[in-house]
Order: sequence, then structure tokens, then C-alpha cells
Amino acid sequence: MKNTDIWGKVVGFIIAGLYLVFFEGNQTFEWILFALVLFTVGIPHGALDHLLANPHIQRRDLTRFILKYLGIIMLYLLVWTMIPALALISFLIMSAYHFGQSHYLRERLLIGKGFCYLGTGAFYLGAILLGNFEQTESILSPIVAIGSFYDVGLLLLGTSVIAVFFILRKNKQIHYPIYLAEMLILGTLLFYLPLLVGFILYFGFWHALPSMSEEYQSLKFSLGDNRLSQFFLRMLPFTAASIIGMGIILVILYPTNTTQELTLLFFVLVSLISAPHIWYMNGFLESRH
Ligand SMILES: CC1=C(/C=C/C(C)=C/C=C/C(C)=C/C=O)C(C)(C)CCC1
Repeated sequence: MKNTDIWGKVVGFIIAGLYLVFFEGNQTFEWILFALVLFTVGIPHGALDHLLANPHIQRRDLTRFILKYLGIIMLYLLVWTMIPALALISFLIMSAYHFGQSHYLRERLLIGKGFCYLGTGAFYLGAILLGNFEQTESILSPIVAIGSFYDVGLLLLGTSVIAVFFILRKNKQIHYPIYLAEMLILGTLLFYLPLLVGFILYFGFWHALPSMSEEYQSLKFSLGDNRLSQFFLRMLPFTAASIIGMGIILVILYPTNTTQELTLLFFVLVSLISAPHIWYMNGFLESRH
């Protein structure tokens, strides 16, 4: 699985190309693509957090881990219900950091690491959301009115590329032109793709798959024989729990809510499982060096 991340990005570009040439506006294609990427890499990449914390975790520690994970989820749910705008802003900042982090899995950033993660992730997330501003605005309308933030968003997009450029250039060991080229090419593509297509391609092939590959590299020695099948097998319990849990909530709310409301609810559920995942993943990635 060493070069899976690179192949994944090639596949991501191919799917984007196929979509633009043959399936543009085809909602069936969009939903199938979304579900497929979400179920095969999107959710599973976060289903091994317990092993990243401790590859040989035993029942007692696993229980403690689950309780801690659920505690973070509950606390964050409380924030969503009491101060939704704050919960949303924290979700966007956490996500930007987390997405940015997965662009530099093979690098060792010595200067401005946190800002570089944040800037890179903010750029890609910004491209996805600003390129489909009206839809983003309408999904978020039950929480906040973002209508007047378009120009600020564009400014943030420009600032983040420039900031990342300077940070990467300061890190002399990094070959920065490749990252900038990727930002410009992928950023433009994500800006023009529809919201959920752009999001799922980026999430699946630029974030989840590279992260999964890194998880495998780190866990493979503790997986015994048939390590690849063991790796996938161990993802099953928490993947299934997340999909079933989120599915039940969405199915119950389906009859009384619009598609926009269900989309927002889906992302709120994603944010709930992402909060502890981002925390544990950061601990895992930062402990490698
Ligand atoms: C696409 C999209 C949104 C943002 C989603 C994000 C930020 C997802 C992050 C997922 C993460 C961090 C997963 C972890 O592995 C909004 C603004 C909620 C609503 C409009 C559509």
C-alpha cells in the first residue's frame, strides 16, 4: 500500500474527468459516487483510531478509549445544540487543519507546521465551498447566514496559497513547486465541481486514502499473518457502527426534513465522529517523528 496515496489521486482525477465529460449533472452518478467513496474509504479511515493509540489494545483500555471517544462526541453535540455557529466554525477550523495535515504525511515540516496544515486545508475546503457558494449558503442557512462572506472567503483563499507558499519555501528540504501546482490545479477543479462531488473526491482521494495508507504502514507489523485482510477486518466494527448509527438517525428524520436539512444533519453527524478522530489522528501522526 506504499504508493496507494499517489494512485488514489490519479483515480480521483480520472473520476473527476469522467464526471465532467460524461456525467455532469447526473444526480444518480453523484449519489452513487458519494456513497461509494464514503463507505469504502471515507468512514473506514477513521475506524482504527483505537489501534493507532495502542496497536495491542486490550479490553479495559478499549472500553476506556470508547468512553473517551463518546465523551468528546457528547460534549461537541452539546456545543452544536447550544451555540451552533461556534460548533460550525470549530468544525471548519479543525477540518482545515486535519485535511491539511494529510497533504504532508511524507514530509517533515520544521517551520510553521500548524499554519501550513491550516492554510493548505483552508484553501482546499474554501475552494470546495466557495465554488458552490449558493448551495453552501442554503445548507448552512438554518445555522448562520453566510451571504456576506463570499469576498472574505475569496480573500482567505488567496491569502492561504500565499502563506503556504512562503512557509513551504522556508522549509528548505521541501520541494514546494509540486505542492503549489497541486493547489492551483486541484483547487481550480474543486472550485468548478458541484459541492458534494468536489467534497467527496477530495475527502476520499486526497485525505482518507493517504491517511489509510499511513495507518497501514504503521500497523502492519502488529497485524500478524494476512496483514492486509486483517487490516480491513479490523476496520469493520467501528465502520459498521458509524454507518448504522448515522443511517438510523437520518432515516428517522427523513420524512420530516428537506434534502438540504438532511445534508446539514449528515455533516453535523460527520463532525461529531470527526472531532475525536482528528484529535487521535493528530496524536498518531505527530508521534511518528
Ligand atoms: C462539504 C460541506 C460542509 C463541510 C464539511 C466538512 C468540513 C467536512 C469535514 C470532514 C472531516 C474533517 C472528516 C474527517 O475525517 C459544510 C460547510 C458543513 C456544509 C456544506 C457542505
